[in-house]
Amino acid sequence: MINKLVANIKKTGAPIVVGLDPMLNYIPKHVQDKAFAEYGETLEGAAEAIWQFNKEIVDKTYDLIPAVKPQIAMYEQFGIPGLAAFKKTVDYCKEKGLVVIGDIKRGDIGSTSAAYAVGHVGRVQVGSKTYVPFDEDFVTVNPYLGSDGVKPFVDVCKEEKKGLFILVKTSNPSSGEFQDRLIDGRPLYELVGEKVAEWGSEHMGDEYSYVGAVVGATYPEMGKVLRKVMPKSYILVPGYGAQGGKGKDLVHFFNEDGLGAIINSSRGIIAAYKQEAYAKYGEENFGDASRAAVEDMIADIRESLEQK
Ligand SMILES: O=C(O)c1cc(=O)[nH]c(=O)n1[C@@H]1O[C@H](COP(=O)(O)O)[C@@H](O)[C@H]1O
Repeated sequence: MINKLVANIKKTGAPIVVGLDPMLNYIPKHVQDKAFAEYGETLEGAAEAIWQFNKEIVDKTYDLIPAVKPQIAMYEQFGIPGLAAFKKTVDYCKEKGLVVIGDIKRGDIGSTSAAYAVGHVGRVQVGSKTYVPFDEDFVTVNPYLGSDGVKPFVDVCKEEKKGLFILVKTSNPSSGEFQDRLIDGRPLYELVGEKVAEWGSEHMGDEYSYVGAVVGATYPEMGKVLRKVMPKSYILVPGYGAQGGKGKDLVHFFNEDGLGAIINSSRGIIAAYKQEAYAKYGEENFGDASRAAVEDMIADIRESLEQK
């Protein structure tokens, strides 16, 4: 899957990922009204609204982008119907040729991590039958329980040729509270970055490893250091747009080959129609606003890389 991700990035020339994080209040009224008319103001109605919203955004952007990142929390909040909309979104995006990064941020004791890995990137045995439950291409993993919480994910991904993005330095304001703590004079996130490089060296694709990292766009100086600590790991960089990250902050997340990083924007793309810059499209044409926001994001990153 890392080879497909790299190929898709080369094909589109767009090292970006659209975050499918559908909150109900981003969904235009006409989409909600239609879903509620069919299913009532129920969890099913909400799930239908987020599915229709996602579908329109994917239809309007899939030719420009290599990958999407549905954040499972946004679906889980609507219970079982929400999870069904998550799965429908995963399958639809794959049909469209997109790489799907399931943002699930799991990580637990070994046996529990193994079950998470099987459910999201592996296959499960039921009697004589085998199923691929969620079937994302990559998932995000929280490594802060230690190696035995990560290894089951690596093992399943090796078998299935799927990939991981492991949280190293997160984009949120409090991420330094624990992740920046010094151990023998070195920040914890750097030590985690070294482990990512080690896990990744055991699971290489053609150019890059199947084991990538997450480093927030909001910490560009740390990104510069981590780029060198994990030269063969793709870095998923969230925090562009809504959290304040800009193209010029991101150049050092990339390697000299122009590859090695993929920048996520969720609200900045899916709720573009609510921003002044794209208001001219109107709520009815929210998909066109998202497409314009994707084009602008690609241009911003390209220009920044050219000026590097
Ligand atoms: O793993 C992630 O994707 C992630 C890690 C991180 O450090 N910060 C972060 O914002 N994210 C996710 O990236 C997305 C960011 O959304 P926007 O701020 O709307 O672009 C959300 O789905 C977050 O859960």
